[in-house]
Order: sequence, then structure tokens, then C-alpha cells
Amino acid sequence: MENAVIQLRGLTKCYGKLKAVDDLNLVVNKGEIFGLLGPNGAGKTTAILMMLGLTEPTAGTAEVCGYNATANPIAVKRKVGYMPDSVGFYDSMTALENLLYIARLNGVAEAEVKERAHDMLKEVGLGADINKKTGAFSRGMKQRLGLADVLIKQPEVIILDEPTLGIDPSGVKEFLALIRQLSRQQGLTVLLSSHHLHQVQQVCDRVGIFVGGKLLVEGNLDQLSRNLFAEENYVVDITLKEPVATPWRLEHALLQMEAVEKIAVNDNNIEIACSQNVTPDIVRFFVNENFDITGVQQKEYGLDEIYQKYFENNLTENTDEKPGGFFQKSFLQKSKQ
Ligand SMILES: Nc1ncnc2c1ncn2[C@@H]1O[C@H](COP(=O)(O)OP(=O)(O)OP(=O)(O)O)[C@@H](O)[C@H]1O
Repeated sequence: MENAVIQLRGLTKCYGKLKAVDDLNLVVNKGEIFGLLGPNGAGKTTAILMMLGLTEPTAGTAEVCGYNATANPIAVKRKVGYMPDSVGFYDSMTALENLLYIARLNGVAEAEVKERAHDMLKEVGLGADINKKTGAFSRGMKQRLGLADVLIKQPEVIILDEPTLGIDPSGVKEFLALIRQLSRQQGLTVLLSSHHLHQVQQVCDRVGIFVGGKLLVEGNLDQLSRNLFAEENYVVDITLKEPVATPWRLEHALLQMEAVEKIAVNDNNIEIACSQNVTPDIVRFFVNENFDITGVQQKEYGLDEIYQKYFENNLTENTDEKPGGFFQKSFLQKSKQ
């Protein structure tokens, strides 16, 4: 693909009998922020190390900025900024001194190194901390300095491995906003790995769910939720003042409505999956049946539900299984003709 900055074809890495990465095929395009989302041990770091040419694939290829990462790791290193999950600095040196050191190591010309380092520190929000020793930096400040380290050589793509690990929630928000801003302003391609779905959801254009070395699905959130929840187009969540005394009677009555597909009753909470949006009819039904409604909510699917579908439905243990059991497990379902 013309626009592809990262192109992985059948990328596989075995450690003995363990397939840490299993036939990974992925394209990340220029200017995109792609989130590799998966639990601990999914194989994210191994995949990244192969993209950087730091470990050799057992099979397949990783092409980054047009270079085969295994055959040409130095060329890839020139184009890619990599921030590992734990960034180290010289504690007794200031932020500026640390950054100048990294910039020089990366071959930034002496004539411009100081100006660029100052600009970069301002850009990542450390303008006021230029002369502070990094030993006194918080984890969030260290991540910002790590980002400056990565960006100082003006890479085409940055790869961030668990970049928000150990930062407090407001720091995470600011850090992710910064990544997005930099990507949008400079057309920078970003691949970030994380197991924090909420964070990935905030910042990424597209995500891939990676489990047991396999990429289970990839796409933007809309596509993922449309694919995974095609059967569960409209889900209405009704909260009642009191728990339902005879759930089976309620379920039976609700299933008489044509659009109602599945129902789950949990004390005073009822989730109803429908083929069309019949929320007004459902509310009318409850009122007519003399239930006191305290809440009505139409459910929207985000990464939470997508993640839950994969990780809490035991699909992690059997990735060959086709997704689809989210509602079937807990919901009373209308039998199909
Ligand atoms: N050098 C190695 N030798 C043997 N096994 C390894 C090696 N590196 C990683 N593994 C194994 O490969 C699998 C994938 O590990 P990897 O670090 O890539 O996962 P990850 O998704 O990055 O996890 P985390 O989020 O915990 O960093 C794990 O089971 C891990 O134990």
C-alpha cells in the first residue's frame, strides 16, 4: 500500500514451543494512531521488537518506512522513535542535559541541537522544568521527557510501548492529548501498545485486539462494534424501583413484542436487546404493567464491551472460536424459526 508506514506480513515469533506472535498481518498508514490492545503476555512487545529489527522473526516480515526491519535495522532505527515501557535517564543530569545527550547520540547537528532541545522540551510541556534534575521527576514528567527523546531525531513514526504505565489519570489524559496533537500537527504515525482500553479508546484512530500472539480483530471503534454487535443493534437498559418478583413472567410478556430478541433480568435491572429501536414501546409496556421506572438508558458499544466480549467470554483461551456469545450466555433469547 502506498500510504503504509508499517506493514507486517505473516509475522511470527516462536520461543521454543511458545508462539509469542502468530502470523500477524497488519498495516498502519501514514499519520495514523494505531493502538495494539491486549493483556499482559499477549505478544505486543515481541511484535514491536521485530518491527524495530531488535529480534528476528521466526517467519514473516516486518517492513517499516519501506525497509525490512530484519535486513535493515539501522535504516529503520533512523526513521523510528521507540519509547520502551520504562524509560531511563541520568538522574543527576537535568532534563535539558539528558535530552542533549540523546540528541547528540542520534546525530543531531551541533548547530541546531540546543535550539531543538529547548523547543522539544516546551512542546512536551516541560518548558518550566528544563533545568531540573531528572532524579526529581515524577513518572509523568519522565514519560514526557521520554517522548522528547523519541521526537528529537524527527522520526516518521513513533512506537510507544505501554506509554502511560504508572501515570496518574489526569497525567494520562494530558499525555495522550499531547500524542494526538503531535500526530495531527506533524503527520506523525504512532503505534502504541497498551492494555488500558479506555486510554486506547481516547486517542487511537484504529485499534487491534491482540491476544495469545494473534490479532483477533482490527478496525476503528465503529467498525469493531458494528461487526461484533451486529445482532445486538439496540439494547435498552431499564432500571426499576423494586426488583422484579416474577422475572419469567416479565420475560415471556416482553418477548411477545416483535422487535424484542433477548432479555436479561437482574434484580431491578432489565437489559433488552432488540432488532429495532422500540424504546418508547418498552417504556409504555413497563408503565402499563405498573412498574416504577427509575432509569432508561440506551446502550452504546465502546471498547469496554468489545474487550469484554473477547476477554471475559473466555475467547482468550480458545482464539479459534468465533466471537458471538456475549448475550447468549446470560440472556433469555427468542428461539429462531
Ligand atoms: N526472550 C524470551 N524468551 C522466552 N519467552 C519470551 C521472551 N520474551 C517474551 N516471551 C514470552 O512471549 C510471550 C509474549 O510476551 P510479550 O512481552 O511480547 O507480551 P506483551 O503483550 O508485551 O506483555 P506485557 O504487556 O506484559 O509487556 C509471553 O508469554 C512471554 O513470556
